[in-house]
Amino acid sequence: MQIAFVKCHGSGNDFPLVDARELDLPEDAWVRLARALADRGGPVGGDGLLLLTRGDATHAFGMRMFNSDGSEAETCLNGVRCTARLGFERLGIADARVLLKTSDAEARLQPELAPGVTTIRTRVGPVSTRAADVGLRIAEAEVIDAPIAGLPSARAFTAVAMPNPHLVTFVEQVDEAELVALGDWCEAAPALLPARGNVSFVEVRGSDDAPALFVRTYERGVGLTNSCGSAMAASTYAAARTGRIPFDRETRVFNRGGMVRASATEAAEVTIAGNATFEWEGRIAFDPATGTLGELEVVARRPDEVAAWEAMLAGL
Ligand SMILES: N[C@@H](CCC[C@H](N)C(=O)O)C(=O)O
Repeated sequence: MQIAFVKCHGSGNDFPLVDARELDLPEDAWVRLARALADRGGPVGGDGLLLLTRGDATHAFGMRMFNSDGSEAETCLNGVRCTARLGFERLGIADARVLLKTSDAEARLQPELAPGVTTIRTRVGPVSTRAADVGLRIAEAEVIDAPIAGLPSARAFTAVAMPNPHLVTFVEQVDEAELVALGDWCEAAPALLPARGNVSFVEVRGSDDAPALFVRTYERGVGLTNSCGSAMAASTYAAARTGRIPFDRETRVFNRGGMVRASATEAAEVTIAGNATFEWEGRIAFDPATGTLGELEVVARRPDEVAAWEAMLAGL
């Protein structure tokens, strides 16, 4: 079969995005497609696979997201922006509730962050800090700015379910080697965290008047990425919940891939506005039984969008 897709990114978190509303494949075939298309050594590559899926009575469309290891995540907030953009374009709308695996998100087209940068705002929540929702097997009901017994780190963490699982710690300066070691430990599905987790080290930057965060994330099922939207949202909520930034204050959240604007409410809702950049469109033969890919055909390139994003990055 032929798979048509858009190669897109949100804050440098990049994905092949497939309009799967009319594609019915067995579950294991989606896993094979994610592994094949997101393989960095293959013809496409990405941090995972996004599917635009059918909606229901209250959702115009939905999204499924598979990590590059083939595991399916509950959400992907950089991915929701890209998927919502495709849904908006296909349906001729500018806002929607997006159905996710176990939750949903509001998405709306926004004024551009920078000239030529398509921008989508998403709102999710209430997010949960119940340790059980984060998948932590501990006696405490929640972890807010506290060490986690059994984790090989003495740092203080805040555990947040977006609803995908996030462990956030605030640091003076991100130590990537330390982050990777801890992320790898979580990837082994330890008894403490059997469903694994996304781990973020966060620097508080900016000023009281203009708060800013820098987030570096080791993603479950992927490894270090340029950016993770649900991690930026979890970090924003954790920073507000622990008094590092005010609630309801728009905060610039930087990462290796770019920047989004985010805020969190006391009622645990988180809003993120960021880019949804379409870089090129392609088509590739895929054998659902074996996961084998054929030759890649690039059908359209979007140099203007790529340039607009690069200009925005240069101005940060
Ligand atoms: N990059 C994503 C999150 C993708 C899923 C994550 N790795 C998980 O398994 O929970 C984002 O932008 O939120």
